Amino acid sequence: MIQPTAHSPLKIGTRGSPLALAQAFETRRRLMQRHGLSEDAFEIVIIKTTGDDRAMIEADRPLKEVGGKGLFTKEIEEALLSGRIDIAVHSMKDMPVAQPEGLVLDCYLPREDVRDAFVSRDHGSIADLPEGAVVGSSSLRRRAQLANRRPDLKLVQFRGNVQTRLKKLDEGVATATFLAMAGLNRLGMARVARSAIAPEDMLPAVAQGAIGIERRLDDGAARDLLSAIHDGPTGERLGAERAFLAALDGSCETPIAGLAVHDGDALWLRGEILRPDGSEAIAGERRCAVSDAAEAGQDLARELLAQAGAGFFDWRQA
Ligand SMILES: NCc1[nH]cc(CCC(=O)O)c1CC(=O)O
Repeated sequence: MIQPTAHSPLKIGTRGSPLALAQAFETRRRLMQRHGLSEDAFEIVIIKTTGDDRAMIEADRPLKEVGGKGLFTKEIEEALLSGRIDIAVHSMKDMPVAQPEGLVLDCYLPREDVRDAFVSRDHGSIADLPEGAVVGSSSLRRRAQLANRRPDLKLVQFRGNVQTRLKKLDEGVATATFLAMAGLNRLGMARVARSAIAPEDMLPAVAQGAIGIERRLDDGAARDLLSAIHDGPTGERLGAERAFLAALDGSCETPIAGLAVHDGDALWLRGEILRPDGSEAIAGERRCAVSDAAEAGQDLARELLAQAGAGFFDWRQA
């Protein structure tokens, strides 16, 4: 049994949202179980991030206008580097592909459901939506995918936690919205999903459903504690997906989807890039040995970029 002597207690950093806290508790539970430790061996430290600022979150603006993905990670990574916390629990979907110098992100919990949930009081699935129906989403990827498949629908910006979004549906701001099944499951709220959308219909975000735990590179005690709860297969899948994302130079302004699953001993990676207005979608896939996951991700990215051609990413300059 490893005792976190170097850290007593081990300080687990997290955002304060209900989903973030559920993920931090899940991490603590696995560490306790695996190492025979009690709750006293840990301290949950809530870090307020710029992205948690209510005024910013509740403004119905796309995240990129407020400042992008780093909004939710910057303060947490600063707390890690300063020693205020020892490990940080993240939704991997929200994490940039590279970490700041001195930090490492190589521990993943077993992945949850990767699919998007279709949430609506009035309709059961995307196919059930009547022509011209109003759908709320602030996700660049989901908006582009929906516009690509159903150009007749009207999209409105929709932000906030699960409760806020359900309230907006009740108020009639939109008739349907999307949430990650993983988040709903972790919150015990899977019942709000009218259906789970098959990856064939809406390929999820890279790393959707995966929790990652970041630590200081030179912290051997944290490394040993975390290596015991790391899920290898999740790491292999994210290896392919994040290599794909990195090779696309995925900024939060580019709608990108990617999903790798095991197929026997091999990995099957699917990827998609879209124009934000949904007017064009380019998809492809690769099968590879697990040991070639990174190359397959890069290779698929190159193929999609070549198909996209000059001009596809022009909106980046806009
Ligand atoms: N961008 C917000 C975010 N980051 C991770 C999740 C859900 C949990 C996960 O995918 O692991 C969500 C909410 C959502 O998309 O519904």
